[in-house]
Amino acid sequence: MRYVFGNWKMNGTLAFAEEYVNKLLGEVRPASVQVALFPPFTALSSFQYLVKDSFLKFGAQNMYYEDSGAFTGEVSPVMLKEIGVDYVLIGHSERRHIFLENDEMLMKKVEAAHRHDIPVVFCVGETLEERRTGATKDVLKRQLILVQDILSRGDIVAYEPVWAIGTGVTPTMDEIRESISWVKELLKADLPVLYGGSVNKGNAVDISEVSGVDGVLVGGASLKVEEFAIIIKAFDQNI
Ligand SMILES: O=C[C@H](O)COP(=O)(O)O
Repeated sequence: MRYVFGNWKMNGTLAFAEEYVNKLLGEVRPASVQVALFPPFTALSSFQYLVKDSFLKFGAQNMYYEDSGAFTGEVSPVMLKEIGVDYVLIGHSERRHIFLENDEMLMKKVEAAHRHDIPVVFCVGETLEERRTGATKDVLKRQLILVQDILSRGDIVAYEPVWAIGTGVTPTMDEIRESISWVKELLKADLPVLYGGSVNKGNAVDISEVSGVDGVLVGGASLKVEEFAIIIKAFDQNI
């Protein structure tokens, strides 16, 4: 099984979601790829109806680790469970770097998701400075150290070098293979590891052929339904 996941980030109204999902369901019928979308919270609860009885899965881009309480602006695992999410993204680089979520907080989020049986897509990745100074392996190790024992069957890890996110620049295929194989070495369980960072219809086939890559987490290109469909097909064909 391979995975093509689309993270819409802070994009996509309810009307957009409805039109998009209908188009995607008409466009692709993946045989060996699991497809999931991660819309913003305002569109998320409508996904339980939009994707009903289809191959399409859906997840949240973030959540807090308490079940309820005085945490203005946050959404809890209980709330996500209620709408039937298939996954929650934890530790996306935008959460780490813009919202300053640290490794301890991310571990608590993973534990909270597990308490409610919500599989996690845990994101890791180095900055350009860290890559330039040869610190990539150490950074990935540090980002995984608190969760490597608790990530388990059902969970997924996404390797997303920060410098490749939204920049149009991707690592070489060798660099992707090396980092993914390092992440797999660090994990205690045998989990799928996805690549993310400027995946598009032009590079999807090449990335799908890199050994060890179990799928992709697509940002910008997942907002264009035709392009996302091409990426899904690229992974569906290259088993
Ligand atoms: O979650 C997705 C990643 O941040 C990749 O985003 P991108 O495809 O726009 O570079």
